[in-house]
Parts: sequence; structure tokens; C-alpha cells
Amino acid sequence: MAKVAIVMGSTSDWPTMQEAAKMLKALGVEFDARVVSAHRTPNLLVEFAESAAENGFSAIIAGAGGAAHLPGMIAAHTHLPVFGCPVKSRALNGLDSLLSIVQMPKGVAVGTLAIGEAGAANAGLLAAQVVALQDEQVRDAVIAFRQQQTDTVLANDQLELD
Ligand SMILES: Nc1c(C(=O)O)ncn1[C@@H]1O[C@H](COP(=O)(O)O)[C@@H](O)[C@H]1O
Repeated sequence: MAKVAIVMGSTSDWPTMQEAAKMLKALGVEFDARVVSAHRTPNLLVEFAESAAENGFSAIIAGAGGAAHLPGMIAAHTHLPVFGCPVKSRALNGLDSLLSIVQMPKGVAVGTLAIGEAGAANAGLLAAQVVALQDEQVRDAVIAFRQQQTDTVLANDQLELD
């Protein structure tokens, strides 16, 4: 079965990046989650990204905070789709992470998600949608998830004064 890699710059990113893992698990997609850093483990980054396709990954979710070079550097070393997740930084609240990830030069693509946990969850959803192109069970799980979300909103659409 196709699987998804979740990588992050530090264990401190895990509370955010866990949202991607939770989404993949809910949709029945296999994943591996690990720390890889462009700055702190540059050789591991190259080794990981260059072997990701042959190791059976269909997509890579990469989360980092601050000077978040991880998603772009991974994208530079693989043809797999890379989804970049800006993790909230303490100094600038994640704006630095967002701008570091989103402003890729033409020719090397990173799909950038929103800052923080919602963005990480959506990275999981997008990666599952990539897997769903080849996997009917995951496709059905994605469709059911979306339908359930719609039903929940429609069942609670009436507002009253507090
Ligand atoms: N942005 C990067 C990269 C990278 O881009 O490769 N490696 C670590 N980091 C980030 O540094 C922040 C602080 O890390 P620590 O909490 O370990 O000090 C984390 O958000 C991490 O993603």
C-alpha cells in the first residue's frame, strides 16, 4: 500500500505535525513520522529525500518553524509531491515559517499549507487525496470524511442569542 512520509525539523514540531498523522490515520493511510533537519542533519535530509520514492512513499509532508528550509530542500531532492507546513515559531508566530516555505523559486514546487495545526491536518488530507488516486479504500474514506463534515455543519446551522 502507498504510504506517506511526515518529516519535521525538530521533536518540538510534533504537537503540530501530529495533526497530519491523525488525519492520515483516520483516513486509513499508512505513514512514517520522523525528524529530519536541513540545518542540523543535512546529510540525512539528502539521503531521506533521494530514497523516498524507492522506499514506497507517494507524498511527503514536511513541517518546520522559523527559517523553515526543510520542505524546499526536500523538494529539491525528490520528484514526489511535497506539502510544506509552517509551524508556529515563538518569535514571529509562524509568519517567518510561512514565508520561508511559500516563496519557492519557479521550477521546484512545494504546496504550502496554513500556519499551525489546521494546516498540518490539511496536509494530511491532501496527501491522502494523492494516495486516493490509486487506492479506492482511501478514496471512499476521503469522500465519507467530507460528507460527515458537511452533515455536521448542516445539522448545526441554526444560531440563537446566548
Ligand atoms: N526550520 C528548521 C529546520 C529546517 O528547516 O531544516 N530544522 C529545524 N528547524 C526548526 O527549528 C525550530 C526550533 O527547533 P528546536 O525546538 O529543536 O530548537 C523548529 O520549529 C524546527 O522545525
